[in-house]
Amino acid sequence: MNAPKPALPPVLQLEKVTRRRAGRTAVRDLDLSLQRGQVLGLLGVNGAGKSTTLAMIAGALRPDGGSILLQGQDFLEQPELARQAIGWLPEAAPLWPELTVCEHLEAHGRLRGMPRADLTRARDAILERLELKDISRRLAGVLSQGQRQRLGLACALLHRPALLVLDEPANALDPVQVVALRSLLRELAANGTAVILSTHQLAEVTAVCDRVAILHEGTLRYDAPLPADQHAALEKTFFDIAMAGRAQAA
Ligand SMILES: Nc1ncnc2c1ncn2[C@@H]1O[C@H](COP(=O)(O)OP(=O)(O)OP(=O)(O)O)[C@@H](O)[C@H]1O
Repeated sequence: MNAPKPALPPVLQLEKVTRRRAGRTAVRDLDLSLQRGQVLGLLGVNGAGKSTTLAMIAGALRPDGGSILLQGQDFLEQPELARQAIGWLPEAAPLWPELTVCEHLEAHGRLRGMPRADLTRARDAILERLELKDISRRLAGVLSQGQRQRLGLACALLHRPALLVLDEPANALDPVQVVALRSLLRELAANGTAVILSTHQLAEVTAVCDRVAILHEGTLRYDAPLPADQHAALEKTFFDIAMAGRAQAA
């Protein structure tokens, strides 16, 4: 009889993660884990701690306490692992205005040490997939908001990361691109990529996520699978948490 395969560690595991910002606790004792192929929607009112959480997961902010494991390893001590395994699109895509669309992808691929042939293949595929081919020679400084967002996403995806971290990815996208993004995320998840995305659009979460977490005042208040057709239930859960906080503050 074959021995059972050892279970893979979660792609991402946060334990008791805490971070203070400007003298206040922005994220407190956060426990969260994400498996291959899961798409987790992170919700919360303004200032709830979503961007702070995503920046810590992406390695851009260090937690003050707790641990973050990436594929079972402490990635804070291994920046190379984070570079290979994570793709991050922050709230405003960080672009160099004087580089073209194509040059951005080249620069990202080289930073990640992608072999030349692999980089060329991946660059051409992502230009095609994100409908950036026709503007590949355009400078980033003259792109529209939606085009900037798509280029940021292309840079995050180029090296086929195991974990994709997206902060409000549908911002500035037109309805056609929003639908295309949903289908891209479902396709990535079906191929094993784990995705965590923050958004204010409950419809985005119900359309694309199979799990939802709600942060409120830096604390995780809800974390559960999201069965299909649960928009109304999610809306109620979200407003119960958001308004309970307001009632206490009043
Ligand atoms: N650059 C910063 N310097 C200092 N404090 C910050 C900074 N960015 C965020 N904060 C604080 O950290 C807390 C959490 O903010 P964060 O941006 O993580 O929330 P969010 O849920 O992403 O909000 P939003 O939905 O408005 O983007 C807030 O109290 C905010 O004021």
